[in-house]
Amino acid sequence: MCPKVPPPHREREAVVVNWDDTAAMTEHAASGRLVGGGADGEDQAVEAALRPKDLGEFIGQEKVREQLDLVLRAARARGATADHVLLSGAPGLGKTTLSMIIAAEMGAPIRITSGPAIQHAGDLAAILSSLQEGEVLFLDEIHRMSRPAEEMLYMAMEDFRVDVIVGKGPGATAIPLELPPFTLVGATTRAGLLPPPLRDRFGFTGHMEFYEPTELERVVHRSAGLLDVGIEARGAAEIAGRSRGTPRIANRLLRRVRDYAQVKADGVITRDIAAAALAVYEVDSRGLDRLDRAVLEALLKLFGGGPVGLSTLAVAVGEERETVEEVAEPFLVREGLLARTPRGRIATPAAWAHLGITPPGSGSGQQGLFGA
Ligand SMILES: Nc1ncnc2c1ncn2[C@@H]1O[C@H](COP(=O)(O)OP(=O)(O)OP(=O)(O)O)[C@@H](O)[C@H]1O
Repeated sequence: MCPKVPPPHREREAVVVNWDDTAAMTEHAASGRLVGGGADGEDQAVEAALRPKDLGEFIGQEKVREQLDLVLRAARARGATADHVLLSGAPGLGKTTLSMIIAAEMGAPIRITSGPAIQHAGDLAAILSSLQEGEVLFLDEIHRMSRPAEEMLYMAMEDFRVDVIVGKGPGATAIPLELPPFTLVGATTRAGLLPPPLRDRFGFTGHMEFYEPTELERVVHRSAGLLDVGIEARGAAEIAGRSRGTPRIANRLLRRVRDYAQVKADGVITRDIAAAALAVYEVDSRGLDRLDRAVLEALLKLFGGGPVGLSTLAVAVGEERETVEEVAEPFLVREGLLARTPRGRIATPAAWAHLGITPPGSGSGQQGLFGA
């Protein structure tokens, strides 16, 4: 369950305003899954301890890191407020972490809110008018802000000014309000949904890519060190390989493997312990979980590999159409296991191989899923 209060780390490290938990829960409907993208209550508490605190500690994303480093150094050298920054990328890749790092590198306080929490222009005006000079405003899910608030943000970003409308109808008056210079850090999982006038007002846009397994191994080693958990290199590799390119998932799997190692072994995470623990949690060798595999199995066993319509596939696995489309499919497509075609969903040869099922009319089967 998601907590009803703002995440504890956000309270400690940053001022959280208008945090909308309902919206956060909707966006992260998959957060109950061990391999889901969103952060659940336990994640939020532990993430505070595991968050890299400066650019030097931040693993991977070399290009974004290098570019951001230049932007921040130059602003510091000029004694100016950093340009507005837009960060795009899937959940759990480090957008919130980077926004906190930006504030830390600029020696500025940070205020955190999210697009769905800003439904009226007045909500935004209240936040903007209380910012201190140089403060970082982190606006998560910026693509979900209301249109009137978005339009107010244009002027605030460009001219550090907003027009507060007082009254209604013909008698309404616009009162201009000067704002101190601030840095907006917008985060979005869907950069394509941002209207161009908003996108264009960011001085720097960084796209966060999924992480390479070797980078995730470094994340796992670093987190294990902070959590005081013993881990062997091959144990870290095993966890990293099942983490779907996402540090948040790597940290979550690490915690579950740590539990297993404590209860079933001497506490040290080896490759075999990691594989055995993740088999218990039904996270297979490529990071697929029960839902992902159910979708693939239905596609292969019931529909001969497709093509089959999304609705039919969803009924076959007993899930909502949206769940299959938004929760399971993106990763299956990214892994090259499933293709979306105009005629329906199709399993790729890699899907047959991964599930160890022999395609009709070919030779013998393949290996199991959880094996080392
Ligand atoms: N580059 C990194 N190096 C080390 N740890 C990282 C890195 N990026 C993210 N993490 C870890 O993953 C966790 C999730 O990151 P974060 O909350 O910043 O992701 P996010 O992109 O903001 O996700 P969301 O879109 O769901 O808000 C962090 O607490 C941090 O511990």
